[in-house]
Amino acid sequence: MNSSHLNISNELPPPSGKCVRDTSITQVVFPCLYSILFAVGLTLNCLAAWIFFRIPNSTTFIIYLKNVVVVDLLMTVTILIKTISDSGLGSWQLKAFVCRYSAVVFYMTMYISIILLGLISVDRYLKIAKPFGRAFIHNTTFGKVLTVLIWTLMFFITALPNMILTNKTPSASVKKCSSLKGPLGLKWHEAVNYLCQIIFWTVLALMAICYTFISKKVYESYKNSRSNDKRATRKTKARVFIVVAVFFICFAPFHFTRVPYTLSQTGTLSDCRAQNTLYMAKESTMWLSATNTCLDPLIYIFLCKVFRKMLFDTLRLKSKTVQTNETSTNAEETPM
Ligand SMILES: Nc1ncnc2c1ncn2[C@@H]1O[C@H](COP(=O)(O)OP(=O)(O)O)[C@@H](O)[C@H]1O
Repeated sequence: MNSSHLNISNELPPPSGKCVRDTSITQVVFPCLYSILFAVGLTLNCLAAWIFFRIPNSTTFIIYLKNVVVVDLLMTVTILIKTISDSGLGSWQLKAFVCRYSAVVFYMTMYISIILLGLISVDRYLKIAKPFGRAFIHNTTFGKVLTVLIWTLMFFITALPNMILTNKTPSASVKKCSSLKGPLGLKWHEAVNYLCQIIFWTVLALMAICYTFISKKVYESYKNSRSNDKRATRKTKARVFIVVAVFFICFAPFHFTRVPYTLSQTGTLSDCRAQNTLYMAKESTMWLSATNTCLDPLIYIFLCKVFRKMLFDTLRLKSKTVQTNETSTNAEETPM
């Protein structure tokens, strides 16, 4: 791609020999797609937050789901900022703000989401296998400590250093976040991306183990109940795999493109056309990751009985308002 064709905005000419980022598509298509995500995500997550606010923290499962709602709301805010910045409606200072803070928070929330989906899978496994009895699931202190630890570690390892090390003075032509980083900033950015790859693949492996076991259980119960209640069993089976489906749709494509893209940012890959192709691939798969804010509510509806009940009550599918004392522990979750 000829770099002169790529300099489509009102920017200063690029330094010779540098690859100019092609934003002709990302500037138009993605802001539209992100706007839809923002509107849907904000509505769904505000409703989910309002419902979860009234559900007590009686199991680790509920604690994980509440964390997912907070993470999704935070991601939704960063989506709005990215939309304004990418569309060119904001100033170049906004692009610098995105590079320094908002994009970093987006990634942090994405990986907290990934870890939480892993924890939810393990939680479902423990609920079915009961290797430590039922008490483990109700050990809410464990759930709270674990989630605080995850937020703290992710903030101090991935987010804060990337914010601090995006320390070059931005110019009006800032298009690439990597151009705002010095050598140490780029190294940290690269290291964080490898760490995040490890997080993704570890959670994937964990989910594979958990759902292999869950599948076996579901198949056994399906065989046992073949003559009685086929439809109910099939429905339960479908519910279990909603977590896997959300995880794959949202996060798998991004992680296939992220490593080569990071290499292109750190200068290992110098071909300009390849760099722009990878940028497009990264932006497209990143949008898929952001759809997580809209797909997570499906997990609440499919797997959390008390949430489902309160939602339907709220939507007036039932005339009676749910009483707070109905949120007793034995009604909190669907079996799987
Ligand atoms: N996994 C991550 N965790 C935290 N911050 C990240 C992660 N990946 C990238 N970042 C930071 O987010 C900002 C935007 O990164 P990136 O999307 O790679 O840049 P660009 O918008 O130029 O393609 C940068 O400051 C970068 O260091």
